[in-house]
Amino acid sequence: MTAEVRFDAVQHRFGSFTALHRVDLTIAAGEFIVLLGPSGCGKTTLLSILGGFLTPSAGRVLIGGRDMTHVAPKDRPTTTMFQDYALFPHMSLRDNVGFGLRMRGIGRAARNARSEDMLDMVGLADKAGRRPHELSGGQRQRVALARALAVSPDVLLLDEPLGALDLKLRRQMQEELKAIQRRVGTTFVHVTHDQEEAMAVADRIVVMNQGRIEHCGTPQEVYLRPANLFSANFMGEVNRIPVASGGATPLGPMPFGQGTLCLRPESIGLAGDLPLGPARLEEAAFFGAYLRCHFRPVAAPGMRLVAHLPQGLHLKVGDEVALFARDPVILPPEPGAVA
Ligand SMILES: Nc1ncnc2c1ncn2[C@@H]1O[C@H](COP(=O)(O)OP(=O)(O)OP(=O)(O)O)[C@@H](O)[C@H]1O
Repeated sequence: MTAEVRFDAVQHRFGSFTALHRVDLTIAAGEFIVLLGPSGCGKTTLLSILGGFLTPSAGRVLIGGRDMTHVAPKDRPTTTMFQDYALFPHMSLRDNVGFGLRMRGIGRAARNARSEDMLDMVGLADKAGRRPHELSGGQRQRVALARALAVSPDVLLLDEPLGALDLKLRRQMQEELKAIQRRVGTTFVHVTHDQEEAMAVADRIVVMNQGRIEHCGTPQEVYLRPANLFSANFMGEVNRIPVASGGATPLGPMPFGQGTLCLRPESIGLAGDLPLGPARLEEAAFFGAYLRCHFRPVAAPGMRLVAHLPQGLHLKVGDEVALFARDPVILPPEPGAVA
């Protein structure tokens, strides 16, 4: 029902192009892991290697401690759920969900009982006799999940499973996916390029870039303590302030070594332990939960700081306020990175 996954020095080349450089990653049994990164970073390649649809150019894949590198997809304890659901239009939901069990020679009565349990789990018990075209997109997605889990895989692979849903439904399905994963305890490996989705569902996020893992950690770790500028930027908006050796910055001296000071918009405010000096409010927009403000520091008018302040502050464009920050992250200089 669940298993540990290990990628051991996995590399993949398509001809002369290296899609995965050298990936070492251990996923605990029962963990919800999200592979996150921009288009082309190698997420699907890594997932395909785990599912057995691609054989890596080098390295090994272990599932539950067993070397699966050269084992065919159908002989692995994995199932894959794709974005397009791939439901059979002419079959009832019960038969769709029971399809994998039928392929394994499970008799009708046991199959139907399992299908109905699975449909119950995804909240569609009363629709077992319906056909896929009678369902909404979100419901079809739930059927695909029920079908993937019906065969009791140790590891479920999800390739952009919510990509076809509108934003509101996506958010709702993320919560359901997470709740179902907790209930079944199966290891989930989920691919997305949406950082909010990653944070909503993951126990740990693997941030990928150009065939490499940039950072792997809990949503809090990758958001609040990014390992590098790529992860900091990819996980959300960040203000970047260059720090020269000796702690010199355009805002005055600061107690940091050379690098880039990264501050999330919600870490900048009118109180905090790191003074940023006076700044002039240039623009403010109401975003419901917060006020999104652009400030020009008096000491560095060429720089712009974005801060999310609590709404209800009576600030006007042109006002000058003393800004402070919390949760500073200082990242070392990187070759080629623009601070
Ligand atoms: N069959 C192939 N032949 C050649 N190059 C490929 C092949 N499949 C993928 N690639 C390349 O390998 C890189 C990684 O592709 P991959 O599909 O893993 O990226 P991804 O992170 O999943 O992107 P997306 O979010 O767009 O699906 C890309 O640069 C892609 O162009």
